[in-house]
Amino acid sequence: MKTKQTETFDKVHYKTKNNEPVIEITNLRKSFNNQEVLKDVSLKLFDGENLVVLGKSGSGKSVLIKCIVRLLNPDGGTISVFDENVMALQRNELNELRKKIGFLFQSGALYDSMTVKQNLEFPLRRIRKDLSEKDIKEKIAEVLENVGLPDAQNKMPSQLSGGMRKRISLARTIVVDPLIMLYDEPTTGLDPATSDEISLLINDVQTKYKTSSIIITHDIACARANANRIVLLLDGAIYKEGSLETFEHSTDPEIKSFFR
Ligand SMILES: Nc1ncnc2c1ncn2[C@@H]1O[C@H](COP(=O)(O)OP(=O)(O)OP(=O)(O)O)[C@@H](O)[C@H]1O
Repeated sequence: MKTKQTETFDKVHYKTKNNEPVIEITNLRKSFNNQEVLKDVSLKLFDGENLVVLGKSGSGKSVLIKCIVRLLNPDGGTISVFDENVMALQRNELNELRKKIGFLFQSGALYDSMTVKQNLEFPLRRIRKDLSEKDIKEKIAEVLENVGLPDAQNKMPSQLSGGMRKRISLARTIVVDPLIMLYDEPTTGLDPATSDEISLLINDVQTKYKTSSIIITHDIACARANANRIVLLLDGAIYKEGSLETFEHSTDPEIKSFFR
């Protein structure tokens, strides 16, 4: 039986009106030594949408999402998240903002010495200090149910397959009720069937938890399963933006190279 998702006061408070961006990036620049990775990136993530960022390996997709949460400091441009200027935030303000943003990185590493339950309790106790022990228990049961692994609480990560580990990583990210999800290559390293399962699960989770998401991928099946809108990052800037359909039917060789 599916348990009901508990709304947090944050979710209500930070919800924007339709068609207002929850993330707005303008003229973002980031270089490493003499390598200009992001030259001039502007994009918006709207409330409730799944934005897929396509780009070749090394095009700066990970750098882009790391800049959003200031895991990397941009060289120029502006980034605003929920109308806050990310560049201007003090350390404690940045920490508060990061609590509202879930990251699922490529590695999605779980703590090997902890059970699944302990892996999920860890961020919950750190971020959701408002929850009682009963709430924590319920939340863990709910999120495991929602990623399709209701009986995994007492398992160790070493007892899980790659696909199951990815599901638990997703559960650990979503358990604290983030408002925005940033997925970095969520299906990399998985076999095609498991990739497809994870792609569908992301869509499911997005619908249930009503997050706005940026999904970085070069997995077209993942883009097909999730994209409300796609942008293609090329040569350090957004080269094209459009619907999945527009991309699928494009004759542009740069776009076609992804949709072969
Ligand atoms: N901390 C860093 N220091 C120096 N160079 C970096 C750093 N992070 C990224 N880069 C460089 O920036 C470029 C873009 O890297 P990034 O990881 O964003 O690519 P990507 O598009 O996510 O690629 P992939 O799809 O292979 O993950 C690469 O050339 C990378 O070597």
